[in-house]
Amino acid sequence: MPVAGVAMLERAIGSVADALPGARIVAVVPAGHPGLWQLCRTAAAGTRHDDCVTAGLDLVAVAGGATRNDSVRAGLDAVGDAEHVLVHDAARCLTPPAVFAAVVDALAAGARAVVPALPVVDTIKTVRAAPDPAIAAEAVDSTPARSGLRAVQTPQGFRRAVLVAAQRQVAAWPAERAEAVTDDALLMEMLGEDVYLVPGDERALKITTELDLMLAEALIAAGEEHS
Ligand SMILES: C[C@](O)(CO)[C@H](O)COP(=O)(O)O
Repeated sequence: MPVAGVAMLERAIGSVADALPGARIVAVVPAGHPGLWQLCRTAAAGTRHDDCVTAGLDLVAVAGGATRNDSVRAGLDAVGDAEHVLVHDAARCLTPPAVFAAVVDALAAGARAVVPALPVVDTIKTVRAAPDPAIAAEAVDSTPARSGLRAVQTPQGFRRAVLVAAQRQVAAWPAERAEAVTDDALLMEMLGEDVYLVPGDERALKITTELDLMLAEALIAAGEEHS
């Protein structure tokens, strides 16, 4: 998906390279998407756009799997023996360097799991099935206190050995249980690890809807990306 004319994945790779110069980047891409593989080869060789520069990166591309966890495992197999690893969504391609730095700093301070987070502005409800079958709508089950809720983003940082061990366990789980793991931090929580929060950034939005895309392109037009 292009964002203001540059592929989202390429922007994400560029932002990681800017934030973490010299870091090994593993791009996990769908096996049957030759365009993305070519994009990774080009990024590894070095590319230049007006607003997105990469220059000969330590970048490898590996094939993703059927689920998020399968893809994370495929990426982990290619990261080498680094002490720490960051798992990032290409869809958060406008994540500013300060967010990467905050995650890396917390890992360096000894945290084993770190995620960027923002307070939520909406009141959030949990839901249950419709109590009256005549009304075709879910019903509210409960309302967690908003002050205790955070929306988490990526990059999510981990001591590599801990994430590898956790992902090995998930590989043995039934599909339904594994699919409920929508981020790696949740995996850490399930395993009793402390997950530390550092400040996220609204520009690290996960570009998912048409409206997100419009917002991302407006941020780029305003020169707000990667600042
Ligand atoms: C990891 C994440 O970005 C945290 O908010 C989110 O859970 C990713 O969800 P996706 O469904 O894999 O895009």
